[in-house]
Amino acid sequence: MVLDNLGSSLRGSLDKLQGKSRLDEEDVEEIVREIQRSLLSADVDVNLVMDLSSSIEERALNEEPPGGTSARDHVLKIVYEELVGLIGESTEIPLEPQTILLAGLQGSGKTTTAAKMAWWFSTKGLRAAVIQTDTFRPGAYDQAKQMCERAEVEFYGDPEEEDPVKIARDGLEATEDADVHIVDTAGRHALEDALIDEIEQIEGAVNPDRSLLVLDAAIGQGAKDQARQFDDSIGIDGVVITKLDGTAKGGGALTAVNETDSSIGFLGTGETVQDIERFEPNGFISRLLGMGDLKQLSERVERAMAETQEEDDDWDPEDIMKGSFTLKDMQKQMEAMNRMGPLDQVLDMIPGLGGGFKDQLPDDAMDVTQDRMRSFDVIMDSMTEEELENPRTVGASRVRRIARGSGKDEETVQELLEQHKMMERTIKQFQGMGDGDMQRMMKKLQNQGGGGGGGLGGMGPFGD
Ligand SMILES: Nc1nc2c(ncn2[C@@H]2O[C@H](COP(=O)(O)OP(=O)(O)OP(=O)(O)O)[C@@H](O)[C@H]2O)c(=O)[nH]1
Repeated sequence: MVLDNLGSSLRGSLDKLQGKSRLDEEDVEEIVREIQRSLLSADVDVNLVMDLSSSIEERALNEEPPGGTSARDHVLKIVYEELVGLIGESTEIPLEPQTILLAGLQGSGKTTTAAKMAWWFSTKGLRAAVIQTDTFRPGAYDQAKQMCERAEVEFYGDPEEEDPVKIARDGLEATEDADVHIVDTAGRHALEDALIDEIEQIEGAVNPDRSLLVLDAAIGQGAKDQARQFDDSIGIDGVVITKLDGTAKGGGALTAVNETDSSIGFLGTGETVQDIERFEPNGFISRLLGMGDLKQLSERVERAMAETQEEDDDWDPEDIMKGSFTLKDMQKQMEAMNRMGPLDQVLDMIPGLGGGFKDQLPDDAMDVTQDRMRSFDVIMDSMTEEELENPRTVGASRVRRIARGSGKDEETVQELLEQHKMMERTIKQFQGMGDGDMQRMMKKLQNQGGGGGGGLGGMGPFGD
């Protein structure tokens, strides 16, 4: 995740302020040093780092904390506001017919992003089409076509045609019934004149409503020049940061945002078409600082639950809140958890537990938990329908049989049963909340603050 180091090192320094009501110069210096160190190691431009840290320092020393605010909360608020200020608002992407041009170097993720964005617009009820003008990279046409098929969006390309400008024009015509046109362009290793010429001509031909620069999160200082040149030639309205699932950096992308005086539109968090998030500065920074991101979390939960339910008409997550919680429910909930994406990303979004909690886990804790979920799944597959519906009837001899049948040991089967009991207890606390509204459940979790087990127990099968 972008600036992950900033999140964890900052939380370390902030935790040292616990219990203090006033900040002294030394505290502020330490925090500012941490911020500088993390931002520089995440490849944020040095001038930007200096500007940011001096305004944090100045505000922390001179602003009077509102009555009753602890020193820690006061600094956290200032850092939060300054970071939100640096990153700015999210790029405006209205939900209306429009043409969007994607620019960027080779391999930055343009083609993938085009299909992801088209999918995103289609989930908002707009008909989206991708126009592939990359005649430079062999394979770009097939890749884009396949991804658009997966995203179930319209696609236009012409592998026989060599002139990208003609493809762009023909593509707009061929997909004129679509509401949103996303024009993918070719990339090159470096910013050659030919690339700039080509993209300027395409820009002239399609007259986009906005042009977005697609940047790999791992890009370093090179982002600055790239952003400058693309901005000079076609005008950059926003940045898409891709491959956030694979890097702890991302500072180069922030530098590009600053350089083009633009903002971030979308984040790419994986290789499949659904791995795209609309950028929301407040939630993003909150997540970074370990304050959680409720909105993203509840959106993910809702999507995952809906997908799991789509596959099995008989299962309705709302029933859990009304009646009994069976092993079958637990299995479905685990399926939904898997759909929510990597566990560490999900943890980052849970307020109070977020990053701070994650930092305390051993490095391999996530793997262990994922492995455990997989084992539980295999075990549940070898249980009978009756056992799944009434786990309390499973005694020692059945445990032995299930262990043999699933190839797992008896201890793991016992663990699964214990886990189920614990989740059942947690779910009981939420029952009677009415319609099982996720938001309210989340609020309850939030109020439990960094209280580990109980909250996670409610979220999924990995609570202890
Ligand atoms: N893990 C991960 N991989 C990504 C993401 N976005 C793109 N990729 C991968 O990055 C590689 C390059 O992506 P493309 O979409 O082909 O990049 P491009 O900018 O169109 O490349 P050119 O056509 O050569 O200019 C592919 O293997 C993608 O699967 C992301 O958010 N996460």
